[in-house]
Order: sequence, then C-alpha cells, then structure tokens
Amino acid sequence: MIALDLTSPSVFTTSVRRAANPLLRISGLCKRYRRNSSLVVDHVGFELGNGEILALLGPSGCGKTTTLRMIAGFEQPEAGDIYLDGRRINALSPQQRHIGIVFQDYALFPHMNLAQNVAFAMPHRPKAERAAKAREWLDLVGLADLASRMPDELSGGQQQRVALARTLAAEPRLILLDEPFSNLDAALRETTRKEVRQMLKAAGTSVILVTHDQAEALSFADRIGVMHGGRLVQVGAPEQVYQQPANAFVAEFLGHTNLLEGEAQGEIAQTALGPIAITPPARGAVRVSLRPEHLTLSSVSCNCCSATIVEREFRGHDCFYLLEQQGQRFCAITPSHIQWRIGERVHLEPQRTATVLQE
Ligand SMILES: Nc1ncnc2c1ncn2[C@@H]1O[C@H](COP(=O)(O)OP(=O)(O)OP(=O)(O)O)[C@@H](O)[C@H]1O
Repeated sequence: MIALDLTSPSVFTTSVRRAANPLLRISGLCKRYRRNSSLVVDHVGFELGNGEILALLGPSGCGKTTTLRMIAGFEQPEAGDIYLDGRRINALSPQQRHIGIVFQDYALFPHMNLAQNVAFAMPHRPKAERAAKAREWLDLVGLADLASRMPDELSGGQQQRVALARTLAAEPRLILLDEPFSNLDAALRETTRKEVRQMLKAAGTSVILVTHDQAEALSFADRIGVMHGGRLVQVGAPEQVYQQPANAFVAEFLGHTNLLEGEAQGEIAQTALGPIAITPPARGAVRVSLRPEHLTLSSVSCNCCSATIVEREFRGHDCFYLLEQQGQRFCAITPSHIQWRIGERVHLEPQRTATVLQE
C-alpha cells in the first residue's frame, strides 16, 4: 500500500491538461470491434490546444490507430464525445470534419507530379491560383525545385514531405499523423521528423501523432499521451512522462529503468540500493523508478549498495551496464570514457530523486 503525503505537490500527471479553449476535446471515448469482446479503446479523454503537437504513444495493439480513426470519422465510437472547436462532431462524415491525415505509406497519386499532387488538395481554390499555391506549399517543405518530378523519382523522406505539403495545402484545423516516419531508415527518420516538426510549427497546425517509438514521441511532441490496453494511462510533457512516470508500464515503455521495492518514510525510502530520496513523499511500501543515467558507478565506498557488473554494452556516446547483487539486477548508464569491466565490483550511488509509482 502507498500512503501518499498529500501536503506536497503531486508528481502524478495522468490528469488531462485543461486548455482555456482547446481545439479538440475528447471524453469517454470507447470502441470495441466485436460485440461482447473487450474494449480496444477504453474511456479515452484528452484535450489538444491550438498549434499543439500531441503524440499518442504505446505498444502495438493498444488502440492508438483506432482512437485516431474515430477522431477522423472513419470509425464510430461506442460511447464518448469528440468536440472540434467547441462543436460536437461525432455525427459528421470524415469530409465534413476538415481534418487532414498523413498515413505511413504517403498515398501520393503516382500519375501526378508533385505540384499536381499538392494542387489536388485545393479544389476550393480557383484553378489559376492552385499552381502558385502548390509551389508555396512545396517551398515550405523544401521541394519547390522538384515540383515537376513524379513521386517515384523521390526518396521516401521527400515523398513524406510532399504528403505533408498536400495535407497542409487543404489547410485543415487538425492533422493526424499515423506512424508517418516508420517507412524511413533510421538516419532519414530523424532528419525528416525534425524538418516536419519545424514545418508544422511554422504553419501553426495542431497535430496528433500516433507512434510506438518512444524516441520519436519524446523529440517530436509538445505532450505525450501514453496508451496501454486501450487506456490513456498518462498525459504530460515529454520530460514529465520520462522523469515522473505514473506507473511501471510508462517507466519501462519510455526507456530503461530500475524498478525498486522500498519502505518509504516521507522523502526517503529504504531500497535494495540503500536509502534513496523519493518524490512525492510517501509512507509504507512503495515501488519507485530510477533511470539508469541517475545511478553513478564508483570504486569508492559510500553509504550505498555494491554490485557486480554482469553485462556491458558500448553505445558510442555512453555505456550501458547491467549489475547484480544477491539476485537483484540494476542498470546504469555512464559516459563512454568511463570504462568498467565485466566482473568488476562497484558501488552504486543514486544521483537523483526516484519517482514513486502509482501501482
Ligand atoms: N477493423 C478491425 N476489426 C477488428 N479488430 C480490430 C480492427 N482494427 C483493429 N483491431 C484490433 O483492435 C486493437 C487495437 O488496434 P489499433 O490498430 O487501434 O492499435 P494500435 O495501437 O494502433 O496498434 P499498431 O501500432 O500495431 O497499429 C487490436 O487488438 C487490433 O487487433
């Protein structure tokens, strides 16, 4: 049982941010695909501010795409409300919602050049205006010089940028991105998502990104909503969900961590690592999360636990170590210029406050 100290500010951030005038407001969204089966989206609710980028992050099958499809109007929710600009849009068709979508396969028209692909998204504009506008959007994504090329003459990253230009050209209030970078190789993925983020911010568009890649969510989004088993388990800024995970699932999904059982007495808990500072303060049995980069390895004895290095992984800019003490495993990350050998006995010193988990 966890006895939380309610006098101190809570670090638990599963509550949904209340923007003054959110662009999108979702509450109690539920979906099941077959009668009597369990919910694949289970009472999901969140708000999205104007110009904000939110990532829905979670493992395969947790309900991210289904949530996105309900917002887009391709699936009907079993329960719950979707408000866009204060208007309930549950009954509107996808076309009436005026929401842009970019899928992972780009879906460019193969028989049209880039300018024509982008111009196609502007049927509301006079024909004479479309070509100039298409060029402006291609310019924004850095591809104006390639306007007369066909899609199959482009790299994956360039095709992705055209798909984005085409979606932006329709000037939607909201853009939904469903794993848009997953077809790109690692290096291209990183540069493309950085460029795409800059373009979206320049255009001031509100965005929901669906991804199972934690690095992508952390670097791309203003806020992250972590989904697990159809539920939204935590919503917060990237730093918040990483440093102050609400539960063990979030802690482990966002990176390596040390999950430690302990006995809390206010701001300190006794754990296998010795006494460590915790937040928020608690009393009784607790489970805490301490990131590996917050654990220092030292040859100097301290008032802390010692352990044996059992695995070492050189990762370029840092080294990842697995350590063992009396059957308990710990992980630590050190700068790569500090070298420890497998079999060496070291002292483990926590450098930061560990986060008390909710469950
Ligand atoms: N059309 C469908 N009919 C029946 N079940 C479906 C359908 N679409 C999705 N599901 C199921 O609903 C659950 C949620 O699927 P969804 O695609 O929303 O998850 P996801 O988090 O987006 O996964 P992924 O990252 O693999 O795309 C899964 O168990 C999936 O098998």
